[in-house]
Amino acid sequence: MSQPIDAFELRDAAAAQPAPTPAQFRQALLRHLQYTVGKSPQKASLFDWRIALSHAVRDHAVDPWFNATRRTWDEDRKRVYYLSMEFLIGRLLEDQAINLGLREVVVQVLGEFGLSFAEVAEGEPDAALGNGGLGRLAACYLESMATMGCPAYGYGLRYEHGLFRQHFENGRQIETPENWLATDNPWDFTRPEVAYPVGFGGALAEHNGAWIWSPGSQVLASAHDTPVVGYGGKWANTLRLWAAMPSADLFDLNRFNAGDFAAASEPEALARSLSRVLYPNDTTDGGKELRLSQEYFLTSASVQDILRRYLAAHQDLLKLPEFVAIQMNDTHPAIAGPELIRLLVDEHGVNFDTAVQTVTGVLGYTNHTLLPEALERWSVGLMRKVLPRHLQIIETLDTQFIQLQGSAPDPVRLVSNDQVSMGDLAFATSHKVNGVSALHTELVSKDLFPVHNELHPGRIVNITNGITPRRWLKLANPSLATLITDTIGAGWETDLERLRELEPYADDPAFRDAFGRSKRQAKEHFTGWLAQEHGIELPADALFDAQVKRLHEYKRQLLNILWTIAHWQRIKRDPQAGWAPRVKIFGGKAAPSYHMAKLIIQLINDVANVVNNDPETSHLLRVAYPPNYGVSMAEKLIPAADLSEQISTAGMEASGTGNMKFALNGALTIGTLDGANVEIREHVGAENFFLFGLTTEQVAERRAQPGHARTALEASQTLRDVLQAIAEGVFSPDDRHRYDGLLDAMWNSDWFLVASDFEDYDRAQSEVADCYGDPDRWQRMAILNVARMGYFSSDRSIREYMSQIWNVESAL
Ligand SMILES: [N-]=[N+]=N[C@]1([C@H](N)O)O[C@H](CO)[C@@H](O)[C@H](O)[C@H]1O
Repeated sequence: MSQPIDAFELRDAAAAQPAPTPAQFRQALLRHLQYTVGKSPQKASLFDWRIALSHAVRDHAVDPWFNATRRTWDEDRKRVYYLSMEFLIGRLLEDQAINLGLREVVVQVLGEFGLSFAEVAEGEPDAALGNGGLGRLAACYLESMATMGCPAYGYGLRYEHGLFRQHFENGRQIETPENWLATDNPWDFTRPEVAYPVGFGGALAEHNGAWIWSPGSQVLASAHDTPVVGYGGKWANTLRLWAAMPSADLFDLNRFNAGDFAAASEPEALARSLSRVLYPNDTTDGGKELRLSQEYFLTSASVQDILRRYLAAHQDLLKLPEFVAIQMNDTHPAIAGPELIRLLVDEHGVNFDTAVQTVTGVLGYTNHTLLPEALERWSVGLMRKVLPRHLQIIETLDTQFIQLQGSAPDPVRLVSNDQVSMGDLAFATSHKVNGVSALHTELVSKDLFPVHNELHPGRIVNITNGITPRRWLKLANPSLATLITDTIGAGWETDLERLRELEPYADDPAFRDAFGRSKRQAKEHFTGWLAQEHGIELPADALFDAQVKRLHEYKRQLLNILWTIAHWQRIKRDPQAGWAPRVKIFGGKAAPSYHMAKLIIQLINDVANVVNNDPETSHLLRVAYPPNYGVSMAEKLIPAADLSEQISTAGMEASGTGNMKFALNGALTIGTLDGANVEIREHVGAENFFLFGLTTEQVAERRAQPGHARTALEASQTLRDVLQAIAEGVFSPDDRHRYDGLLDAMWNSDWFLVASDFEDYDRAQSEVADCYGDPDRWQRMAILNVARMGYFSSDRSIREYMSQIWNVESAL
């Protein structure tokens, strides 16, 4: 195999290129339009301009990319490898232009052709290679690692189809395939020379005390690279996505010539299915064989690539932990432990125990959820069928783990009830395990891994999630970003704690006005887009109350829509009571097989249908549910919000990251003491946060009380009136019994304690209304939220990973 990309001679990229003048950039743009896209300015479509512009911007990413790659080699620096089944990237054009300091010159040059950057950039499909928070976190972390000069690779799968597209038919969610690769992807550098065979199934044989695995089938993993440029363009890392290719030409020409076209390409199709589509489950485990095969495909290709790069510069495999840190984004790549042990033992002759020690020194594992249904457990039968050698290794690790527990009567097992627990495996093969918020990490230690924690004190650390301020403020909210820079100067983009300098301005009426104007601008930008894209008209002067996240019962979109019905009923009872106009905005997809989540989506749309067409109330209350929520819609919606709904049942949302994005953009939060809400409230001040609901401990107590749902309902006339209206078919006149199942669950189980928290939520919502009625007070609280969100930068999170888990220095 030829010398891979990162070893060949580089044009002297060390000298950072000065930003191009408008004339130089104009020339580069026209050169790409003509020679890369093959169009003249007169004939060019918006698509042509976008591709040409992307190449002109991309050109400026290559030098810092080459420079970073060479310096890492030359200085033999330790590298971080972030393994994730998901990278929810979104669009890259504007993000890369900002990080390369090119946004202004792009806006000017496009203007010379009568084009706006926004209209050109709007055509880029989202790279929706993720489900929700976990995938977006991975994308924010890659951008922060590059900004921090942390030598790193992201490893993922190049799904042909990302997260499904969502649209509604009669209020019901309909899924259609997402097709981001239908047109040219200018950010993709194809690397055919970087390809690895990945084996599946087959048999094991013992030979001279060593185990030989002969896979039954093999697929080729072929690399596609995307540069990840840090803010300021001083460093760039690589996102390497693997595409599945048939290892040999499996196309059956004879069958084809015999007219059996489908059969002819079947073997090939099977190979390609490994990177065909993203599994659409967020915090639930599908447990399908293809999913396990996808996870192993990602992990094996990445680990082989990591070892190849290491051995190109080092001989001693036992020194791997000094030069390699692998972070497993949840248990999805947890097979990395057994895979690395297999390669060290079977292919490099390292002793088993030494291999385990070495591998543990390399691996870190991040847990993102406590939900039992999300903890991956693969059946022993399936593991034996797909990965027989790995199962052997896991069983040996299981035996060692039992021994470690000494005479414990009921030792924790990696393999039990005929299942392999990927969480326990990941913990046992990692030197550090982290939760994603302070509360979550506490629960991970106490409830999820108590025995592991006792056996390995100090292995569990907390690293609270973060978000990149480049995409989620500088890009998404240019008017607020400009106001901040005009007020405290530049630099906050890479030192977000500097936002604290805004605090005094909370008492400055002129600044409050300017702040209010930037929020108004963001609202008009969002409502303009919403009207044009979805035909939904919203009054920009209303209170924008938003809940946008995946649909899941623990996130309690149901609590939100039940309160909305109560609010509508109140307005109808007393329309002249001086209600503040409010818009309820929902956004989010349900996993296609998640029936109750899809029913809640239908209820929201059914309620919207009635409320929005009610002449008595539609000027005071609107419900909007634009379909297909994702990264690009979030960038428009979040800056426009006044109120951020973070209302999960306490103890169930590991962190949340939307909560951080809203607060950073000046929305006030109504929320429970769950996940990172706890820390947001600590940082912004309890007086600037609308808290309600049971705590994690109280949730456990309430669930233990039989009939708690009925008790809570009998204590709330308001909620009973709401459920009565639903039961009468007010929102589903054509199908009165549509919500019977949902109502029955409310009265008889209510596991997510919607009824128990309803009255307190209602109280908090009236505090919101009172506060919103006093604009100075509201603006003051909003400014203090922005000023105190510095801690939630993903740069801070990455700094903690670098020092507490990866032991890596910045190269900048
Ligand atoms: N899987 N998973 N977990 C999550 C999210 N659903 O993706 O990871 C996110 C990223 O850590 C968390 O913010 C969120 O609370 C948690 O539920």
